[in-house]
Amino acid sequence: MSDVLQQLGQILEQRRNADPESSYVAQLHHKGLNKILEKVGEEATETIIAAKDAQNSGNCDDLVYETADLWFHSLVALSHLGVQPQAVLDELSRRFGLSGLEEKASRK
Ligand SMILES: N=c1c2ncn([C@@H]3O[C@H](COP(=O)(O)OP(=O)(O)OP(=O)(O)O)[C@@H](O)[C@H]3O)c2ncn1[C@@H]1O[C@H](COP(=O)(O)O)[C@@H](O)[C@H]1O
Repeated sequence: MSDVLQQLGQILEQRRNADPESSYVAQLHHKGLNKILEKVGEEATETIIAAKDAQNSGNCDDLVYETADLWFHSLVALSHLGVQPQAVLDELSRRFGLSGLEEKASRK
């Protein structure tokens, strides 16, 4: 699973210097952090709506699709700030074995 995130992270890095005419990710980097964060917010809202719809309909297809959009735009935001997906995976790994309460106590 993390191979996918690592590969996508590499593509997003390459797109930082790509032509915005030919790449959606390069367009986002070119427009800047505020535009990227606007997309993260939009996709978070669409994910919430899809989750509520899935609860009612029992069909989770749209939820999976919107969550992929949310993860993707979150990764673009990280990349824009020079953070690799591995840093998030490392943080999740650090939390293995901690209870939720222990994790909360470990926060800065
Ligand atoms: N995983 C994705 C991915 N997921 C979603 N999207 C794009 O994210 C956008 C989702 O935004 P919306 O649903 O709001 O659709 P929209 O109306 O087109 O968006 P806006 O014009 O409002 O910004 C769509 O344009 C999708 O195509 C993605 N675009 C790219 N990737 C990956 O990034 C790689 C590099 O992409 P390019 O930079 O375009 O080559 C691709 O090969 C993929 O692996």
